[in-house]
Amino acid sequence: MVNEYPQVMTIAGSDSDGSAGMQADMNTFLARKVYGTSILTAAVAGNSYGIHASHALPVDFIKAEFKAIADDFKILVTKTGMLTDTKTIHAVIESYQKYDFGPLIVDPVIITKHGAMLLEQEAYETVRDELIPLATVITPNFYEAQKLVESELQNEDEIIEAAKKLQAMGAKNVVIKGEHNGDSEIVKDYVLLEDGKNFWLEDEYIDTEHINGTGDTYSACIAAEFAKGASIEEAIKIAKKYTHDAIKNEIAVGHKFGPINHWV
Ligand SMILES: Nc1ncnc2c1ncn2[C@@H]1O[C@H](COP(=O)(O)OP(=O)(O)O)[C@@H](O)[C@H]1O
Ligand SMILES: Cc1ncc(COP(=O)(O)OP(=O)(O)O)c(N)n1
Repeated sequence: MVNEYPQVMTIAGSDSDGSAGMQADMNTFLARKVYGTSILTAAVAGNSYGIHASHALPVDFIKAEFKAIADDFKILVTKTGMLTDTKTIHAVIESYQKYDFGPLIVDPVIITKHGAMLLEQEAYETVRDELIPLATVITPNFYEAQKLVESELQNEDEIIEAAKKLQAMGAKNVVIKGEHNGDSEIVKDYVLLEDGKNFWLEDEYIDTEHINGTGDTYSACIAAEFAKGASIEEAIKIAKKYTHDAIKNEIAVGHKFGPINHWV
């Protein structure tokens, strides 16, 4: 018997400690039982103490990766992660539109939760004007949502307004991931769907330093579940639970800010 798995793709950077970026995406794809392909955009030298160096790949090489996958695979859903700068985003958009890689889940990676910048500031506008309009789902964290809508989000009404603005920019479905700084026992993500349905996804705050790669995992899980046939709403709910369980069932890796548990 030949087993078949839905084929998905991540367009992301490699994080050398395995906790985030492409490694978190691929771990999630494996765990959620889809076959993951990968377009590498950059490589970062990271460990549980932080990111120490970063190197963007040449755009011609990125385009060659796209062609290699397009020539051989039937990709059902694609997700983006670290895209570094405007020329990388342009190469990604050009190749994504040239071939058929399915709906796009955009994780607009700007900064890690420990403060390392993964997107040049000049590229925010490119993300807003050129990438967001292609997004079936966009999944900014609290900080990224503020950067993209260019205003501080101080209460729930402002988060709801920000989600509407992101939808007006062209994203069909929006997930704004909530703050988790320990000030509240609940972490709340806000979801605004294409048809206007909206809700808060709540879970308990988990007090741990092992939360590297949570955003990558969340968006990769949405891509995987959507590829397997879930609706966007179901895929988001499954991704929230999977990410939460992976944070809760901590593993002992690294000396500082460790990875989450993709085996969960
Ligand atoms: N300490 C925590 N306790 C509970 N949920 C968390 C915690 N940290 C992150 N999450 C959840 O993980 C998911 C990813 O969010 P986040 O960590 O903000 O993304 P990013 O990695 O893009 O910054 C969200 O659903 C968020 O609510
Ligand atoms: C190569 C690379 N890409 C993305 C990240 C950040 O991952 P994300 O899950 O969005 O954020 P953290 O939870 O890791 O802060 C990364 N570190 N490396």
